[in-house]
Amino acid sequence: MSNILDKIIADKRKETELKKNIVPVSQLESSALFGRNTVSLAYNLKNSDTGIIAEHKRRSPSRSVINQSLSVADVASGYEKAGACGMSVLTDGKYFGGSLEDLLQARAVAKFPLLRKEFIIDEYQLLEAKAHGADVILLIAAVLSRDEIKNLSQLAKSLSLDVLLEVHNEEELHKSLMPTLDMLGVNNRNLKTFEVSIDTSKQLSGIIPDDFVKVSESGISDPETIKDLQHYGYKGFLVGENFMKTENPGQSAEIFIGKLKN
Ligand SMILES: O=P(O)(O)OC[C@@H](O)[C@@H](O)c1c[nH]c2ccccc12
Repeated sequence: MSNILDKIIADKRKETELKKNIVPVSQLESSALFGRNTVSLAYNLKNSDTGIIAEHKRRSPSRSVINQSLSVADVASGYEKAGACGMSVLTDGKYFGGSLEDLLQARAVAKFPLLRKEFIIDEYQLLEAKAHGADVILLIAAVLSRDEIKNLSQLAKSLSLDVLLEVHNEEELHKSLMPTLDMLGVNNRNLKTFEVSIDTSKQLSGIIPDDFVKVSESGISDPETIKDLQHYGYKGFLVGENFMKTENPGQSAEIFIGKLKN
């Protein structure tokens, strides 16, 4: 039976092959941002007491429209001013309403680390990420083999990009551990069923080696949840909808981060 994740990946493979013909690798490599010195999200998280990675997400398959009316540049400036450690920018168009242009616009106004939030299945997408100002890439264990994770993370490191590897269960975690990963993210949302449970982060925390910065992703809407997850060793917290569903995501992030400091 085919689930939503299978559909997204099948579309992504087609899309990536088409894009290779439109924008050749040589063009990506000669872009102004390609040589930019990146900043490390893992470093920021390690040295933060709050650890918020704030996301820009217009819509999603699980919630349809979240917020279509904001400028990504305003959201990026707001998140940076709020004291977020970095920002996640959804670049998938078909399912999340994002684009690489969003990444460029965020980069134009913000200095903090930007994560290209994408379904990465091909090295070409890493070159795209670098050429559009990303500092960090996401790799999703559910859709990649161990060899693919190895090749993609090695290339990312050679481009000075941080790597966030996302898992949802023990099997994905065991298959993925390798030294080219910087951060281990536990997605509380099952991408196949959309069910969300913070317990997923708690259950997997004990088996993530300490060499990796632990990140808890999705379904976080309360500062108390973060204070709880900090006891399980988490240093990073990816928050999207809770900020994006408000009129002023930057201000919402600022209030949220303020509560974490108390
Ligand atoms: O909006 P939320 O529930 O706070 O979740 C943010 C982020 O974790 C989620 O968007 C996400 C986590 N992993 C992904 C992989 C692909 C697309 C999206 C995601």
